Amino acid sequence: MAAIDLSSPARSSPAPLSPRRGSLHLLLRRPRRPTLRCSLDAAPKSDEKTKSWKSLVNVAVSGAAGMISNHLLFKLASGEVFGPDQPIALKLLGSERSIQALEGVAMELEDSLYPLLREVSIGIDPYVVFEDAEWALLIGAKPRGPGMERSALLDINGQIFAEQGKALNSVASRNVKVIVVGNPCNTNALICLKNAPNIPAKNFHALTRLDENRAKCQLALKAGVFYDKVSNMTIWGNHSTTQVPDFLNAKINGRPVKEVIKDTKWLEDEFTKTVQKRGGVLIQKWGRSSAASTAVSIVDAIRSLVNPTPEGDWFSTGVYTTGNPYGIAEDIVFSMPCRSKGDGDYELVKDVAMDDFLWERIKKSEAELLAEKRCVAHLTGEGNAFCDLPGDTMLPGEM
Ligand SMILES: NC(=O)C1=CN([C@@H]2O[C@H](COP(=O)(O)OP(=O)(O)OC[C@H]3O[C@@H](n4cnc5c(N)ncnc54)[C@H](OP(=O)(O)O)[C@@H]3O)[C@@H](O)[C@H]2O)C=CC1
Ligand SMILES: O=C([O-])CC(=O)C(=O)O
Repeated sequence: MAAIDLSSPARSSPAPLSPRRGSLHLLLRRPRRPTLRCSLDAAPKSDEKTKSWKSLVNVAVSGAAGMISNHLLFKLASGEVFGPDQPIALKLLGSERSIQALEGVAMELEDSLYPLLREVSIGIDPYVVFEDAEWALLIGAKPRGPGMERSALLDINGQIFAEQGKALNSVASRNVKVIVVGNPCNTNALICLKNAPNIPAKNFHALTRLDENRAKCQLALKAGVFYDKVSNMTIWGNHSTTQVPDFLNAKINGRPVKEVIKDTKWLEDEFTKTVQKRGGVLIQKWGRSSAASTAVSIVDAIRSLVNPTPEGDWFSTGVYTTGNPYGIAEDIVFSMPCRSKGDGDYELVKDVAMDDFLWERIKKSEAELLAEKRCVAHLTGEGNAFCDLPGDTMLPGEM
């Protein structure tokens, strides 16, 4: 742990800005490992001007030695996610398999001398690593291998997320915000929240922000405008090839997309499929799944919760459906349009238009998620699993 001692974390009190002695603390239970120490004494002194600091925020990241984390952790440490006056403690979860790599990650974080990075701890026990976590970014998951049934993937990864849900329930902050990235992320998020009954179900998200960003990019390219002109972009449903990028409610320069892009066939066919299959095409080209853009989208997802949503706009995130105003089945994790006041919480957007094309596709994604849910009933405390997944059920990367 780059345990940079944060002696005066209160927002109102001036705190020393320069890092003091640091050390790498390994939060390993079995086997015990020696504590690694890395001195930051030689670091140049940053300016000691008084400045208001917020209280330290504890951010836990699983799969921390993986590709997405390799991009994300440095963004978290730099201040671009939680802000330039927000000191941060990173709690990194790995496994026996990844612990050496994780030590390397911690060393790189230390060597980056981020003034806001007050502590880096690494470990393989979620009950230790998640202690007091206020944000949990759950990225680690087993990738689907050749010949592996999707039901097997749901089961293997579901067990990881059931265990992590239990750990969060035991040791995390009671108001921890959880973003599940590891696939299949909607159902993993459902499993996680079901295993964490003491944490509000509303606090769990499945990452569909990458899909939103991909959809905005495609609309901007087609309309010949810059990305920031595209707003109100909803991804409905599952982070899979049944996801529904909503061009009925999206806007370009404040006008309905269909008024700007008159090519309805393109919107219904090409645009929709391009977004649904973007992850797979990228894997074909790159030989690995999206990592940098996924990290960017995790940043966007967090920033959307800790900053007020711009007037009239919204963002997409996969959340628990209970009490949704759209008529989507209850008790699943479904991507829907949300707004936030910037306090980490969100509200569903009520005034969205619906037509037959949109609703038919939403129902298909809903059916897929209900089938996934039946496959993991043994992990959500709802009896015996029964797996009858639709044949075309695929992650974006599996096309
Ligand atoms: N929702 C979204 O928009 C997106 C989601 N994803 C998903 O994010 C996840 C992570 O992606 P990425 O960082 O690129 O993957 P990597 O393969 O680089 O890292 C994944 C990490 O998962 C951990 N893991 C946990 N259990 C297993 C297991 N049984 N076998 C192998 N590894 C395991 C490993 O860490 P350790 O050994 O430390 O546990 C590994 O470092 C994947 O599930 C991917 O499908 C990817 C892109 C977009
Ligand atoms: O299937 C994967 O791992 C990749 C993925 O989710 C995406 O790119 O959207």
